[in-house]
Amino acid sequence: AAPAPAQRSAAAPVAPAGSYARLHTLADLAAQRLATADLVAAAKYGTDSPVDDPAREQQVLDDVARQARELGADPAATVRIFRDQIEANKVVQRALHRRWDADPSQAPTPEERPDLAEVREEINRVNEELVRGIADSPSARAAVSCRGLVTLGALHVRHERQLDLPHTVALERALRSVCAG
Ligand SMILES: O=C(O)C(=O)C[C@]1(C(=O)O)C=C[C@@H](O)C=C1
Repeated sequence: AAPAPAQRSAAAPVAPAGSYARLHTLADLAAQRLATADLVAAAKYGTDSPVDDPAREQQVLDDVARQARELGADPAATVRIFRDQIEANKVVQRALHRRWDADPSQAPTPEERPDLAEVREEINRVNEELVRGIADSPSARAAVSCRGLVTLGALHVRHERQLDLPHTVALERALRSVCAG
């Protein structure tokens, strides 16, 4: 006789088709956002601008919450995921500042210093894509398989983008609360 269909609990939904692709996209966008940390670190190095800028963080969180609402997505989940993106960005910035303090020959020169306002425009562009990725993935993020698929996605992104150790560690930090619940 055919086995009885497995009972599926509502609290542990099964991932719908396409979940891996959506979560891989989130991991890739998180890595794209982390790539901007190198530019931010260079923009701030040797200046009075500290790595932590709480006013800018609040602006980012307010913007993404508004964008999430406009898309009919969950603003609280979006803000939670973005808090992690910001913490991860600081992990990379601090690692680079430590590296440049230890070996000034690797540090960007003042002439090479990127403009922070321009870097933030690039961050804003990635933020918008990431908000859309979050809005497009509620079932994938709520599924029991989410954690495993996010880990797999991050592993692929690490290889696709040839991430170094600080960016790999930061990517893990960035993806900490992607899975809902
Ligand atoms: O825009 C900056 O100044 C950044 O350092 C980037 C960023 C972010 O990830 O959005 C990270 C840390 C700051 O506290 C504010 C924002």
